[in-house]
Amino acid sequence: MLSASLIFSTNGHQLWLLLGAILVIPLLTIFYDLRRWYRMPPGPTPIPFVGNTQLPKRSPWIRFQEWSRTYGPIFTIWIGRRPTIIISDPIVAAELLEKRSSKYSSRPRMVAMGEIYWQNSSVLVQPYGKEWSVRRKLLHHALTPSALRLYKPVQEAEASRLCYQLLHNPMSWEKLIERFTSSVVFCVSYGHRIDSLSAEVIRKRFEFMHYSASLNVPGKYLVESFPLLKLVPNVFAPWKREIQEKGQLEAAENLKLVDVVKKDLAQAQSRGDEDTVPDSLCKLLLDLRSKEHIPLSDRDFSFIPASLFGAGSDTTASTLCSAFLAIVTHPQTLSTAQAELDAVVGPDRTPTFADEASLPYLRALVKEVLRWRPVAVLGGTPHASTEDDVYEGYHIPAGTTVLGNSWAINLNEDYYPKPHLFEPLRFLSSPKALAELGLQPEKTHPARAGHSSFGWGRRICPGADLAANSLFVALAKTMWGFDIRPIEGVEYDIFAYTEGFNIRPRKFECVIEVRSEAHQKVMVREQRVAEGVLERFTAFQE
Ligand code: HEM
Repeated sequence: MLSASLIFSTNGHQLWLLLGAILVIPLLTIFYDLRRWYRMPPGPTPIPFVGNTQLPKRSPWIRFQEWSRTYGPIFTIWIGRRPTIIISDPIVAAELLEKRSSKYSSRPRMVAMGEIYWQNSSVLVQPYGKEWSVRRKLLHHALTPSALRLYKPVQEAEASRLCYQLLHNPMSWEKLIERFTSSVVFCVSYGHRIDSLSAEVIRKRFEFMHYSASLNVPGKYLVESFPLLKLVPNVFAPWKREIQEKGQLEAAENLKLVDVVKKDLAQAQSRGDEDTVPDSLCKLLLDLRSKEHIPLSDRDFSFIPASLFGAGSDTTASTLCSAFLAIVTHPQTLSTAQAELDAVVGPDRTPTFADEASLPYLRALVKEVLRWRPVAVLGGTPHASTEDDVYEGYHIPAGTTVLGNSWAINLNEDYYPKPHLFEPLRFLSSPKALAELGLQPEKTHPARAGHSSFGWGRRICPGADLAANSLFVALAKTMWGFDIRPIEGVEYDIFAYTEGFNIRPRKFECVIEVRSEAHQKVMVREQRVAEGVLERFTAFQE
């Protein structure tokens, strides 16, 4: 009897404890979260444990820009219990992501894409720390101003090929631009050009790129909310096995590409003419690796040149597509650019990098397109904070995801009046001239470039100058040689853009017509010169 009542009272005690825990833990969590909501920058009201149900499924950058008008230049949204801060003002972005860069340079955990698929090999998603910094330094090694000079002849030659191809196939302008940017990135990464988008190596790159992007869709994988699920053995987690298998395929291809360059070097060495192997990121890194210890496995090493394609080809191509949309919808810009090109370059040759300093309008046009339609519309890969911080009285805890809404930042009327007007003169004119145009800003954008399209602080795009060079030379040569006009009767929508992390104008057609027979002759002649330059960069086969 005594032992039975003891058991009963022990069980009763445990039952009360259990019931208490079931009620108290959620209550304490709600209390804890309410305190966090109260202390963090304001935002749309979330639901406990669920977060914001008002999050837009399409074009979130536009809704976020609207919310910034209600909640201010820095506001918080909640995905489940995880906070994300969204910045809509360039000065706030510079204040946090640049001046306090040591606290805001990490990446949020991306379990499916970063950890399971890439096994933390890609610089893009790596948390801030030693592993990231080793990779980043190696990237810089091959993207210094002196290294960038080595790539300029290739960029000029590829831009000449782009013009030649536009002569014969103007309707396919978007595909031709994609081939141009793919080839530049492959020449820079591996010293091999791309002659066709059907080349196997390119088809695979696009496959990998689309697959990795598909892994990063919020809500798609439970493992993002419960990272411990990644420890579930593969037999019980077929989703994980699939991601890993696809990741192994990409890793194997990355290693093969490094082998191509090793073979190029070995063959050239045996002939005694190593200089014939074009300078590329991969060649520079292999050379460095032969002289000093690089603390990366072969697999991790192979991801460095490979990361350039995903980060640098589509972004540059999409920006060029936006430039074409801007030219078609703002015809005055083409005539002003052509007047400058005609005066500086003349009719007997196409522009080159040597003309850049004398083409201020063209340079301003490149800046304006980056500002007008930032391809990495939500600032590219998100940042994450690694320490608690306080900004303007608001608490920002360690582990907060931070997005710079480049759409809201670059199109902020305080800095860019009439923000959707494509007007390169913004970057050229005196305050008086800007006032006459009605474009005098209230505030000055803090970045030297005048826009935030390449991101911020320690994570700023390492390929920014390479990309700007590609944009300059491609636009200078095409605008020198062609009239790019709207098709009569067609209405163009400057807001019709694709969805996703990187945006591009939805497909549109336009007239691309050579300016004269004389221009055509020059472009045909320069194509032959370009073929000579690119001969050493043997093409990847279809
Ligand atoms: C118009 C073209 C481009 C745009 C608009 C662009 C934009 C960006 C942005 C916004 C970021 C994120 C920055 C941040 O987190 O604050 C980024 C990162 C990056 N970009 Fe670019 N990019 C372009 C071209 C390129 C090119 C040509 C390359 C390589 C040659 C490149 C390589 C990278 C890499 C490796 C990262 C990751 C850096 C890191 O996480 O440390 N990008 N880019």
